[in-house]
Amino acid sequence: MLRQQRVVIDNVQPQLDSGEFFIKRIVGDKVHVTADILPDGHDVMQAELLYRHEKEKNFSDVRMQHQGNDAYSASFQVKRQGFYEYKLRGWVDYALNWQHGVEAKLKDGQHLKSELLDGVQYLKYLSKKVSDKDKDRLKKWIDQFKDPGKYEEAVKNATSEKLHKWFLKHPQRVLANESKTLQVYVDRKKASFSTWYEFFPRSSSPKPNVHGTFKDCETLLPRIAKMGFDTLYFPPIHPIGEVNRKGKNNTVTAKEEDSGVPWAIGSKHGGHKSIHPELGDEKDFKKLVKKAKELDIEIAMDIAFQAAPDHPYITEHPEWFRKRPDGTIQYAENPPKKYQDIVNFYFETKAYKELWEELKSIVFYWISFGVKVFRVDNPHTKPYYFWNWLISEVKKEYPDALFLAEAFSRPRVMQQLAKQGFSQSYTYFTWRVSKHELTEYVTELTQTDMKEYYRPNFWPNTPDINPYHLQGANESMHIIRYALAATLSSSIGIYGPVYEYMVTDQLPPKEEYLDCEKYEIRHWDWTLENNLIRHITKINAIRHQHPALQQTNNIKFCATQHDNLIAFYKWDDDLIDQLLVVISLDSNHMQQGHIQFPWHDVGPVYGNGVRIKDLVTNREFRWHDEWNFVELQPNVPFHIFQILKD
Ligand SMILES: O=P(O)(O)O[C@H]1O[C@H](CO)[C@@H](O[C@H]2O[C@H](CO)[C@@H](O)[C@H](O)[C@H]2O)[C@H](O)[C@H]1O
Repeated sequence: MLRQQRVVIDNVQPQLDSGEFFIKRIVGDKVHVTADILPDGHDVMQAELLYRHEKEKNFSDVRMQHQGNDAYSASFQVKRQGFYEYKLRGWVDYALNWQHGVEAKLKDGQHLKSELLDGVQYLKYLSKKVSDKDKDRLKKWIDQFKDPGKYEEAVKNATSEKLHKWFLKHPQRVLANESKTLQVYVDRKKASFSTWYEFFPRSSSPKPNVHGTFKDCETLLPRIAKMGFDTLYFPPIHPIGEVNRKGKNNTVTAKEEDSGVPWAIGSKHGGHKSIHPELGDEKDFKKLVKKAKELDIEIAMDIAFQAAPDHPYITEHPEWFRKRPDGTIQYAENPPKKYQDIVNFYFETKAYKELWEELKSIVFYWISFGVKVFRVDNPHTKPYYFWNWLISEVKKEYPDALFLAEAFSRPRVMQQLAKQGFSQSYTYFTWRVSKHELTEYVTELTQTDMKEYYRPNFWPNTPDINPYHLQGANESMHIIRYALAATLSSSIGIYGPVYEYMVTDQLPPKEEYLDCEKYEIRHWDWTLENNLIRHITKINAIRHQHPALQQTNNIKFCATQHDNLIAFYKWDDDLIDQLLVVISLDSNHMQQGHIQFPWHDVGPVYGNGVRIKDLVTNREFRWHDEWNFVELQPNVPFHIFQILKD
């Protein structure tokens, strides 16, 4: 291919897999773009960053700044939800190059007659761009450039700041080269800052042995809001299959009174667009969504694309399921786990278009109830391109819809789902316990290109995972795990009330809960209070007040004297909110030691060191030294220090 351009644009960042996937941001963020941009030889060049929202016709541009060593950078702010495009353009700027040459030769004492004549062409071009008043001025300058008798004035004007500014403002962009066009998807803030609370609506009744209802859930909303949660996630709320229903503790045969697993969706009462009759009806659900919104809580629904053997789809659309040679349908598996009470959809069916459309219509159906947040069950067992299609179809109409991928799978699988469009992802935090494990994992999430597309959501527990370190764990361990999740990641969630009440009985030898609510209705004393709940409430309040905790990527781990203390520095993009978090990883003993204060990152500090305010106790200290002493007791095993520079 013949190319005349003289400027090469290389190493454009951020970008994912050569632009195959989009990066992600939230409204108000800046996209900082860098690249190596270089012409051959020594000529002066210019480069600009071009960007536009998908609904805009024209690109806006911002000039890139040279950072030395042929590296250029510029930023743009994303102000609306949806896709933005961005690309870079570079050119040898002959007008600026001419002016630069004139200045250099003058310094060298050379006479510039022919250079001035050469410059006339650039002034003529400018004349077409400037105001009428400036046109007259330029005409005068052109006459001077041609008149040897006006040499002094001509040279003065040729090197003037005014002309330089005009050249910058009106570039000719001769043989400009352009990079590939890249994309960034912009979500609302909740995509990266959210505090989830999960409970089973059927366990919401204040009375023992009574099935909970949406009306009962309504009465729990003020409690959940008071604790500082903004997203209330319900496991599936649809009719539960009666065929092959599972019993308590995952037994494969249910007793008459067993209520089944909510993820086994569909029965004679309906399927994915119906509500389990004992929870209430559509009107009750709509009311609950509305009441929650009034308290700044969004209801998150579970999207579990699978069917109980008695789901209406099985008889109405047998072509959506794969039959074995003996005519039966294979139940679902996620080896070694067996889900005898559900069957999977057959995504490769010839009738895939109808199937995919129907699944899409389920999401749209619940959006019509005011639900915009979805936790997607087992997305890794359905095709990636299905999710890409579904999420983009939904977001075309509802850019504020958010999807959390419940995939605890292989790292590349989890990453791929995020690349294909999931707004948030579950993580391995649930199993990262030691200082080394936590540091390594968070560093991977925030310092590799994962930071561009993978928005982690840290859960200390889920109904599926009762991690070994929480089994039989004391209150301190629960506080530690919550404090870690809530300060390391801007999106977090707990499966309550199991978590707040520290119910940790395990089903040996697995990481599962005994008498888990997946298989039975439980009764909780929803009025209970304890030290852990107070800490959760306090931590959530601090998260809401501190932008540094509303993002995940600005984090730097600090050295600590020993491994029972983990410390990290967090800041917001404007460096207005700066925090230092210190957490003890020992739930049984007091821990004390020195931690290294991040003086170099905190920025200039004048006068009397820094004022350190403990946001939990409100106590203040003044620190001057590099290494500072902390002491943490098991009952309050963390500090969230605000760094104040007065
Ligand atoms: O396989 P995962 O660990 O990702 O688990 C998720 O999907 C499971 C299947 O939907 C779901 O499992 C629960 O529901 C099943 C269907 O009713 C039932 O057979 C399982 O015993 C039950 O755990 C799991 O909760 C979800 O997180």
